[in-house]
Amino acid sequence: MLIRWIWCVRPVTRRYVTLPRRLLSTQAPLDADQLSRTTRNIGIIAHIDAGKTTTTERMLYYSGYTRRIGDVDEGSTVTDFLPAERARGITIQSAAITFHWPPTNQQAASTQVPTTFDIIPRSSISHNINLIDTPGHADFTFEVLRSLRVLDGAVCILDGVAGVEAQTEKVWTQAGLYHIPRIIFVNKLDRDGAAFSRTVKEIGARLHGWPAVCQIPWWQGGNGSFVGVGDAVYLQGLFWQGAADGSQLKAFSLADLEKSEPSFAAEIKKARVALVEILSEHDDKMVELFLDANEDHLAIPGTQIVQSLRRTVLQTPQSIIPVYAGASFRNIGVQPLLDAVVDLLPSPIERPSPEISLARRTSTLSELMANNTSTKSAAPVRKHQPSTPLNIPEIKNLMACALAFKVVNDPKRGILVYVRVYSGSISKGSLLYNTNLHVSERAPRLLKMYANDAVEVESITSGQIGVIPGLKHARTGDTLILYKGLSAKSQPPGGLDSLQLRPITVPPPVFFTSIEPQSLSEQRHVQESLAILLREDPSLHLSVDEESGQTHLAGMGDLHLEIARDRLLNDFKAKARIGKIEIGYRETISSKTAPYTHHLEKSIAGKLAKASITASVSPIEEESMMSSEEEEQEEGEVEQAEEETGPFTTTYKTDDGNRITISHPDLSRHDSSAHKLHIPPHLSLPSLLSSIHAGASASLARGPLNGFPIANTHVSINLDASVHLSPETSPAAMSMATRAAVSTCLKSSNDVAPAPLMEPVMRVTIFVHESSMGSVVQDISSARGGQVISLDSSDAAPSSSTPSDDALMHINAALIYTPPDPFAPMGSASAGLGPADSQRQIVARVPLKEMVGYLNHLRAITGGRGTFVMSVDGFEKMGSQREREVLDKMREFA
Ligand SMILES: Nc1nc2c(ncn2[C@@H]2O[C@H](COP(=O)(O)OP(=O)(O)OP(=O)(O)O)[C@@H](O)[C@H]2O)c(=O)[nH]1
Repeated sequence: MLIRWIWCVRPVTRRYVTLPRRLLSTQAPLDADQLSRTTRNIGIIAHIDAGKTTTTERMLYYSGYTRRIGDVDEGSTVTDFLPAERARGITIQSAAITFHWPPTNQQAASTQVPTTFDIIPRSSISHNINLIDTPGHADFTFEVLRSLRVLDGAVCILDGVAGVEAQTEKVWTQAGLYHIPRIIFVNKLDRDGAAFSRTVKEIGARLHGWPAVCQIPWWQGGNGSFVGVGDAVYLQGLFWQGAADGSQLKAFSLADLEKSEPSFAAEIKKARVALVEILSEHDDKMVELFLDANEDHLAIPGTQIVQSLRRTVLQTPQSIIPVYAGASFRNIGVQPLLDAVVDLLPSPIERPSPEISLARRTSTLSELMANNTSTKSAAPVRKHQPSTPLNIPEIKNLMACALAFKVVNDPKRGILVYVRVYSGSISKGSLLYNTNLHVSERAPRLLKMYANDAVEVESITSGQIGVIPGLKHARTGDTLILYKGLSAKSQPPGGLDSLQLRPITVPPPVFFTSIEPQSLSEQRHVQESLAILLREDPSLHLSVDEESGQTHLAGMGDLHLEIARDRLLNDFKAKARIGKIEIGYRETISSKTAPYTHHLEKSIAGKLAKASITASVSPIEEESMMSSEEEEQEEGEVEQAEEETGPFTTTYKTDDGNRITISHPDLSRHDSSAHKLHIPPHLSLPSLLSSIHAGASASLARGPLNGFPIANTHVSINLDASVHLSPETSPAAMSMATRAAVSTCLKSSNDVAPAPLMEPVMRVTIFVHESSMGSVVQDISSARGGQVISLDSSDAAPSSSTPSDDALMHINAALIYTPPDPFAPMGSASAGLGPADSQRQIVARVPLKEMVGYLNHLRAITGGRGTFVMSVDGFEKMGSQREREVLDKMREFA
C-alpha cells in the first residue's frame, strides 16, 4: 500500500514560488480562530551538527516550498542563508519560515476544522507551520533563548550516533523552563555506530522524561541497511524506496511483515505494548481504552494512541517524550515527523497566556486584558508597591500586542522585523508603539516568509508569526503595541507605555574586539552597520572610549564575534580595522570613596548647559556576584523604594554585578503634579533618571586602569533637585555630569588602593565516557587551574543547566522500553548504558582563558567523544602573577 504522503507530496513538489501564493489564498475561508487552531509555531532545537538544517530542508521540500533539496555541505540550504552560515555549514541566525503540512490541495482547502480528532488525526487536514530554525552552537545560546520565547512546541533532533549531547541537554532544559511541549527525532540512523536503543535510554536519563517510542528503526533483515521505521502507533512498517528524494514510501501491514520480516513485526508489537503501558501510567483515558479493548494492546486504534500522546505531551511538566526515528540525509522519516508536529504539538490557543511586565509588576497578558489583574511582584522584592490588583481601564483600547523576536538585515529587502502577535491583529499601515524605545512607527507592509520568498499579507493575527519590513527603530526583543487613537507623538496612557512581553536578560559579554574605521569618510557607514548589528543581536555590546575614540564590540564567545566581524566586513562591506578577539576582563575597586559633586557648565550645540550631581563608589563583595542563571531574574531591573526617613531611591542592576542607586526627590510616575514643585518644567523625572543611568553606565563601561569594564561596584548617586537642577539643565548635560562624577570617583578609589583585575570564570559541564574521565579531570584541575565541583554518572547527575534538581524526574533506565541495537559495540549491555558506554559528567569552574580552544583538546583526549557546555559563572579577582601575565601579553599586542 502506498500511503497518503505520496499523493499529497508528489504533485505539489513540482510547483515552486507561485505555489505559496496559491496556498495562502486557499487559506482565506479560515477565520482567525480556525487559523489559530490549525497553526503550529515550532522550533527545532539540538546540539550542533545533529541535522537541524538537513531536516528543515526536507520539510520544505515535502511540503512543496522548494523544488530541490538543499545540501548543508554544498552550502545550498534555504534556512542557512547568511554567507557566513553557508561558508561554515552551521546555523547562526535562526530563520523563521512558514509552510503548510500536509500540503494544501483543493480538497483540504475546503475542509473546515473538525471538532474531534478521535477518528481522523489532525494531520489529515492542512496546517500552517511557522518554523524557527535555531542555532546549535553554544555561542548562540542567546539566539536559542530568544526564539524559545515565541515557540509553542519544539522538535528536538538527536544524532543517533552521538546520543544526547551537552548542548541538547542545555537547550532542552531551557525549553522546559518555558514549558514548551517537545518531541524527539533520533536522526542519522543510517550512520555506522548508530545506536537507537542507547539514545532512547539517554533521553530518559538525561532529559528527565519517559521516552514513548513511537517508531523503531528498520534495519533490513535485522542488521542490514537502514530502510525505514516500524510504526508502533499505526502498527505498520514504513519503507522508503526508489526515488532518491524520499517521496516514495510504502506502508506494510503487520500481516505483511509477519511473512517477510517476522522478528521486525514482533518488535513493532513489543513497541506497541510498551507504548500503551507508558501512556496508561500518565493518561487515565488510555486506561479506559485499554479496558474497552479487552486489555489487548494491539486493538486500540492508532488515532486514539495519537490523542493520548497529545494529552501527555501537553501536560505540565511534560513527563512523556514521544520519540521518532529517521535519517534526514537519506530522506527517511521526515514526513511522519511532520505529522507528529501537527498531531502532538499545541496550537497557539492551547498555550498559556504569555508573561508580561507592566509598571514593574508581572502578570499575564490574558489577565491584563481581562482587566482583572492580580499581579505578583517581580523579583527583586520592592517596597512601596500597592498590593491591590492592577486595574487599568485604558486596556480596553489595546488593539494588538506583539513581540519583535528577531531583526534581520536582508540583503534584498532591507531590515525585516519578525514578530509574533500575542493578541489582536496588526494590519498593514498600523501605527505601532514600541514600549522599550518609547517611539511610534508605522508598519508600511506586512509579509509572511516562505523560505527565501516573501508574500504580502494584509494583517497578522493573534498566534501568527510574520514580518514587518521598513521599521526604523524596532530591535530584537522589543514589545510593539497597537493602541486605539494613538498619534505618532503621544504615548499609550495608564502605564501601558511600559508593557513588556516576556522580557529576557542578556548575559554578560566575555569576549571583545576593537573596531576602527579605516578613514574618517568610512566612519558613518561603520557606525550605521554596527547599529544594525546591534538591532539584530542584543547580545552584542558596544562601547566607545571617549579619549581614544576607539569602539569596542563585546560578545558571548569568540565565534559570536568572529561572525559579527564577518558580517560587518563582508555583508555590510564596512571598511574597518578590527582587532584581535580578546577576553573581556573586568576592573573593580577595593575602597569606598567620599561623595564627590561634579558641576558641569558647558556649551552643547551652541547652548549653555548646566548640571550637577553627587556620586560615590564602594566595592560590592564577591558573595553577591551571582551566576548568570541566578541573575536572569534581576539584571537590568529597576527597583524603586522609599527609605524609612530619606528620599526615594531607584536602583539599577547591571550584568557585571554593579548596582547604581539614585536617591531622588519623592517623585513618581503617578504623581506628576509634584514634579513641577521640584523640577524645572522642561524636565521629567523619568528622563533625568534615564540620563543619570546612562551617564553612570558609560563610566562603568571603561575602567580607569586598563580600560576594561568595571564589575562589582556600587555607585551611589544623589540628585538634589533644588541644588543640582537649573533652567539650563538638559538630559544630555545630566548624563555628562554623571559620567564625569562617577569616573572621578572610580579613579580616586584606584589611586588610594588599586584593585586586581577580574577574569570571567565559567561553569563547565563536560560529558565523557568512563574510560577518558581520569585524563579529563587531571587536565581540568592541574593544567587549566580549574576546580572540579562534581563527578557523577550522567543518569544520576544533576544537570548543570538546571536550576532546581528537585524539580527533575529521575528515570530508571532499566524500565525504559527500547528495541535491540544490532550495531551496539560488543560488551555493552543491551540496556545501552552498560559500563563500557557509561557517560560521566564532570562539572567544574574554570577561568575562561583556559577554555579557549578547549573543544579540540577535549576531542583529542577523549577519542572525539567528549562534549561540553559552559556559561559565565561570575568574575573572580586574579592573582598578581596571573594578572601580570595577562597585562604583559596585552602590551605585546598593543
Ligand atoms: N549520515 C547522515 N548525515 C547527516 C544526516 N543528517 C545530517 N547529516 C550531516 O550532518 C552534518 C550536519 O548537518 P546540519 O543539518 O548542518 O546540522 P545542524 O544541526 O543544522 O547544524 P548547525 O546548524 O551547525 O547547528 C552535515 O554534514 C549533514 O550532511 C543523516 O541523517 N545521516
